[in-house]
Amino acid sequence: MEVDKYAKELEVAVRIVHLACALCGRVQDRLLTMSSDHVMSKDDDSPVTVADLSVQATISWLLSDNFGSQNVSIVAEEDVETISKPDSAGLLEAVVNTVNESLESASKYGLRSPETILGSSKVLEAIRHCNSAGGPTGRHWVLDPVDGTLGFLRGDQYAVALALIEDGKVVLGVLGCPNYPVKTEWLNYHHQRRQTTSQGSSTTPDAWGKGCVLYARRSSGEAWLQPLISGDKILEWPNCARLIRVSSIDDPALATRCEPVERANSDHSFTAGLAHSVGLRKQPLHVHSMAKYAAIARGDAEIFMKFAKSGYKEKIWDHAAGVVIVEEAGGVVTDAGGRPLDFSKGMYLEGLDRGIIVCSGVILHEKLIEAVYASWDSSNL
Ligand SMILES: Nc1ncnc2c1ncn2[C@@H]1O[C@H](COP(=O)(O)OS(=O)(=O)O)[C@@H](OP(=O)(O)O)[C@H]1O
Ligand SMILES: [Mg+2]
Ligand SMILES: [Mg+2]
Ligand SMILES: [Mg+2]
Repeated sequence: MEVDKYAKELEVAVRIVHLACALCGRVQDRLLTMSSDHVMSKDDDSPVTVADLSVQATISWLLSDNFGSQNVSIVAEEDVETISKPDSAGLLEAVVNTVNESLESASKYGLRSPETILGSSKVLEAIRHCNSAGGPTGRHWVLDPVDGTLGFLRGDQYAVALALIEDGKVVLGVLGCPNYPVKTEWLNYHHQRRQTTSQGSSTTPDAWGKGCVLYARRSSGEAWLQPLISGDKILEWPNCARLIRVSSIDDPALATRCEPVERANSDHSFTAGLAHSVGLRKQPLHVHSMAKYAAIARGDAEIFMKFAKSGYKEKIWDHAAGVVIVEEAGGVVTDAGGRPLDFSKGMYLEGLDRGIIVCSGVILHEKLIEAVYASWDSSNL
């Protein structure tokens, strides 16, 4: 790959994700202090908030501003269905205000603000613009505006995930984790809750300390971490970015695994069985969102497994950014059959074999794949 290929795309994407993380931080603060800040249920009963919709609109506007609206294809999670319902006027107003408030601060991130305030039709248009189906050819941005919305609502881990796919391959990924904690074990939702209440301190993001933005470009062999910028600081490029690398631990007895918090999202007993059979000894970290990929890429954990219920189809925006960052940091990501994830088939990871296995290295990965085969054989006897 040419040295400078995707350099502009990466720089713009990183700046955009920093801005989006600040947006989310403000909304989460309000949510935690003012009880309700426009949380709605989508048709599939999953939650959507002012933050999900505002981030999607803001990022859509900024990508179009930087690369030209006709050139920008975006595959993203949210649509305008919920916000267009008759009882959503308050939500729409909040989203329009949040988008404009964030875009006003764009120069702090080296980005441009709109010349005039965006009205509701422009904001809806920006959300709607993210309706690309992706596919095997051309360039497609892939966006999860708030991944781990449940974690976001609980004042816990969530992520802003932006990736670029070209001809079916993820070529760059940026992952903002605004609540990434100071101590690795605080990634564990239950630990965190105990920690904050026993100390009598608040559960607001500031109490956790260490937000970050991770990014990587395919085939560079490098993954980078920037601290989240806060207060009045201006984002200098590349703003004290440091290289990150996966953990070198390959002894299962010393390895830490993470998995989704919700049992509905991954089969905890199946992964516990795999963990036991390869000799993992440590308690798993239950972490909302793609902060799990961040934990592997930074070397804070060695394994992340997700086995969704059969019939559930994994979406590309839940994995694209995390996969390229982990791989460039030295890790391995495949399905349970050992094959790479296929981002070329539209919005779903079509053909995924059972589940997703993310490891810091090949030794742990091979052991887990073997364990999947063994346990699948025995469960199908
Ligand atoms: N049934 C089911 N099975 C598997 N996965 C599902 C399911 N339902 C939803 N999702 C997707 O899971 C995304 C959240 O994943 P997490 O790892 O953060 O889950 S958890 O909150 O820690 O349990 C979540 O992403 P967000 O909607 O962006 O939060 C969903 O895309
Ligand atoms: Mg998601
Ligand atoms: Mg989401
Ligand atoms: Mg969602």
